[in-house]
Amino acid sequence: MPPPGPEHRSGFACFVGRPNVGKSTLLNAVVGSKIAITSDKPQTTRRAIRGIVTRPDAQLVIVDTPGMHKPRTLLGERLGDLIRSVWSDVDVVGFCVPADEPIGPGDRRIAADLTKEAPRSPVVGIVTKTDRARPEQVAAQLQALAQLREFAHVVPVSATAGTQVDVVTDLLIDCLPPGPRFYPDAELTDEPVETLIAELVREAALDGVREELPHSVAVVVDEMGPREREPGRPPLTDVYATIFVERDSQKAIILGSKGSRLSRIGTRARPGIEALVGTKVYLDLHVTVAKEWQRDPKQLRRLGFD
Ligand SMILES: Nc1nc2c(ncn2[C@@H]2O[C@H](COP(=O)(O)OP(=O)(O)OP(=O)(O)O)[C@@H](O)[C@H]2O)c(=O)[nH]1
Repeated sequence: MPPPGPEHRSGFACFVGRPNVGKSTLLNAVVGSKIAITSDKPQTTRRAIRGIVTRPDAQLVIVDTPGMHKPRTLLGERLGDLIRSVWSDVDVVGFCVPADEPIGPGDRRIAADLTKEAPRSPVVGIVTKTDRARPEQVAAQLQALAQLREFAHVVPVSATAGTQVDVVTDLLIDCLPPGPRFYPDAELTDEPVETLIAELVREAALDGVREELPHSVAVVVDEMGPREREPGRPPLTDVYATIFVERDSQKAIILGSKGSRLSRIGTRARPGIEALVGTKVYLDLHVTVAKEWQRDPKQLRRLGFD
C-alpha cells in the first residue's frame, strides 16, 4: 500500500445502541475479521475493543462499547463511565437500531445522551438486521430513525448477510477529518492477544447458560507461550486461563457433570484461539469462585476493569 497522501482521512468511530441491536456483529463485518465478541444474550461486550480498517485513502479505528443499561452494580457504573469516555473521544458515532423492532424510549434516551455527551460528533443512523424485515418495514424504520435527531447519513445494513457493509464503512469514513495513519497496515486491533483469548473463552462459557450468568463470568489468561517443539510435531501454544464466577452454584454450572461442560467450553473456544495465534493450542481451563467480584474494587482491578 502506498504511503498516505494529503487527502488521507483518519479517526475513531463507535457504534452505540441498545443491547443486542448488532453493534459487535457490525464491527466484525466492517473490519472483516472476528475480533469483538457477539452473543445472543444482551450485554456481553465489556471492553472497548478496537477494530481497524486501513485503506489507501483512510484509516478508521472502531471502538466497541457495551450495551446501554441502568447501572446496578459497581461494574455497571464503570461500564457507564467507559461508554461516556468513548463517546466524547470519537470523530463519528454509528447509532444502531434494528429493523425488526420499533424505536422506543431506550433509543430516545440514547439519542438524548448522545446530544449531551458528544454534541459536536457527526452521527450516522444505521438500521441493522435488515434481513429480518421486509423492504417496506426497513424504509419505515429509516424514516422513523431520521425523526429521532439530526444525522450526517442514514443507512440500512445487514451485517450477517453482508449487505451494505461497505456503504456503512464509506459513510463513517466520509465523516472523518483529514489525518495520518495511526496504526501499521496489517493491524486489525490493538488489544493484547490475551484479552482476545479471554473474550473467546468467555463467549464459549456463556453459550447456552441461563440469563443471569453472563454478568457473573470473567476470564483471565494466566499464562501463555509456545511449547518447546518436538521433532516432527506441529508448533503448539500453551494457554492457561481462569474462569471466574461469583458463587459455587455458578461454578457447578460452568463445570457441568464430571467437568463435561468445561471441556465443551474448551472445544468451542479453541478454534478461534488457534486462528488468532496461528498454531495448534493446548488450552487449560480452570474455574474459580471469586465471591461478589462485581462489587469489589480490588477484584475488579485484578480482572482488568480499572
Ligand atoms: N439476522 C441478523 N442477526 C443479526 C445481525 N446482526 C447481529 N445479529 C444478531 O443479533 C444478536 C446480537 O448481536 P451483537 O452484535 O452481539 O449485538 P450488540 O449490540 O453488540 O450487543 P451488546 O454487546 O449486548 O450491546 C446476535 O445473535 C447476532 O447474531 C444481522 O444483520 N442480521
